[in-house]
Amino acid sequence: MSDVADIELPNGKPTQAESEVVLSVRDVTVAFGENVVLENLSLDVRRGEILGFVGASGAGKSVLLRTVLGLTKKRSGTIMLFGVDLDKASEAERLRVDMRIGVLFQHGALFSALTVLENIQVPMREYLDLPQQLMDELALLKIELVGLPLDAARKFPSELSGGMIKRAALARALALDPEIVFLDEPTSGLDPIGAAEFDELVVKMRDTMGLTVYMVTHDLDSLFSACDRVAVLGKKRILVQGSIEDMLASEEPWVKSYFRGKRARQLDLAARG
Ligand SMILES: Nc1ncnc2c1ncn2[C@@H]1O[C@H](COP(=O)(O)OP(=O)(O)OP(=O)(O)O)[C@@H](O)[C@H]1O
Repeated sequence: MSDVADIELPNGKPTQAESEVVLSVRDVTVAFGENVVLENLSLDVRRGEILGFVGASGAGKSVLLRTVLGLTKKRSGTIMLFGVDLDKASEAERLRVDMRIGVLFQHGALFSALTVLENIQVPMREYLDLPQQLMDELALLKIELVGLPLDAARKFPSELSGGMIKRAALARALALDPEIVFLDEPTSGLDPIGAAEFDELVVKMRDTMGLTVYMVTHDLDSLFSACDRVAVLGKKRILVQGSIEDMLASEEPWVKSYFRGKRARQLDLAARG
């Protein structure tokens, strides 16, 4: 499966081995008291790819995401973002890294007392010193970018549908024009049409802006239609990583039952036309 890294692609795209590693996780161990959740886990995310991150419930997907974002402490190992070792980074370096990443937490996590426009401006206020009018213009551009109607700007989260909340949360994650976005189950709670539209939007962002996407998901549709590569978390580490074809060929029991279940077979057939 890791052989994929050395294959020369016929379409002139850089091979995976050549493309830049944006996020590097090396031998990371995270534990809560006696409960070791991740043990010597290693994973790379390369520029411009959409990585789907899956694993059984409780396997530690959120713990890894929170560790990468510096919200949960690791016991050992190294995490590098854009080549910066986060343990050794100065405050100024850490700030520069933070400005290059965007996060969409599960359930959207918008501030309910703020309008969509104000929500999108939260990271701008935190990291930039811009005049209000410019922030308004920038936030409206983000609203347009994620396919929301402009009148959504003045609405509060409670006035939006689930799909609109996800888009607004994505607009906020994109507020600082990040190079990588971390999406935690972005299509959960959406109907299949809304979920497919969201996946299309993410692919469009990658194609037009060169965005790198790290997507925690349980959504097989997303894995089949949007993700370039899949990493499977299990037994406290990355069990398998590779393309959907690699997942379909894997004999690892959890991967086999997940990717070769009835629903997955239907999606595979549909993808093959
Ligand atoms: N702050 C914490 N303190 C103690 N244990 C924790 C903490 N956060 C997570 N855990 C434990 O870490 C393990 C992994 O949890 P995590 O939420 O990362 O799973 P997950 O793979 O994201 O699951 P799901 O798919 O259901 O969201 C669980 O056993 C959980 O109880």
